[in-house]
Amino acid sequence: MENVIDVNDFSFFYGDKPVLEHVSFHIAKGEIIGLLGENGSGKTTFLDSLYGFHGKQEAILILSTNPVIDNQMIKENVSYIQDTPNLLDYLTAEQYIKFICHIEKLDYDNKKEEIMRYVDLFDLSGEYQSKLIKDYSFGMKKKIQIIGELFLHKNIILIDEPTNGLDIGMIISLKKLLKQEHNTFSSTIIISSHNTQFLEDVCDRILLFNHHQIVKDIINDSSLNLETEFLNAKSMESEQAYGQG
Ligand SMILES: Nc1ncnc2c1ncn2[C@@H]1O[C@H](COP(=O)(O)OP(=O)(O)OP(=O)(O)O)[C@@H](O)[C@H]1O
Repeated sequence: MENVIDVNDFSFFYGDKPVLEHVSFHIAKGEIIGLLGENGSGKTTFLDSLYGFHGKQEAILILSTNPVIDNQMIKENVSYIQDTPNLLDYLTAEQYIKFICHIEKLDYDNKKEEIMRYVDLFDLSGEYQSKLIKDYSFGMKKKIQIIGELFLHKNIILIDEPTNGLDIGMIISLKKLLKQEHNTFSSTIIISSHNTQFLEDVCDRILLFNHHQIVKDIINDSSLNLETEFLNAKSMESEQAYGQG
């Protein structure tokens, strides 16, 4: 199957501090991939690199067999839902979504029916047209951020900590929406999360990050228990450290 992401021996440093070292892996079109790892293990840095935040040296994203080194191409093909919603506080959600349509050269009226389905699914109909985003709760902002990217149906969707701030009902809705997006548009989705249940429910594969590297590439089958996988990786790490000491 066609790869949309090819990462070959990728390293990234903040100053002289390594964050990712010699990372290699491949993601096929239409896969849903989870990133799991301890705080500071490099997951966000990795997503940032895929989105081109760290400059052109990371030509690691491949679309139609060409390395993507052009920011415009990234923006056309990739949605990035970052961990903290970065919206426009003095707009209503509707004005914000209209603004996104303007940037993306889409006709809001054509998209409205679909957008309102998302708004209903996320239980925001009461506030969508009337309340300024600055008066939204964190979870409500998160929902608008998710809607503002998903209705664009880009080829690749990067999501950092999607469940932060969402209540259980909204987490269930989000799972449904991501699966629907994947089934309808064959989207490739990469999700970084500490919520192991969410990753088990949604992902085909999970990449386990530790000590600047991907230490395990785990296929999600019915026997998967991510907590156990994580603890096994930790205990192997302790044994190796003990062996070296
Ligand atoms: N702008 C920055 N300047 C310097 N160091 C940074 C910067 N951003 C992140 N780091 C460092 O890079 C490392 C990886 O951070 P990153 O945010 O990628 O981890 P993460 O796996 O996403 O963590 P978490 O699970 O806590 O979100 C950490 O040691 C962090 O302190």
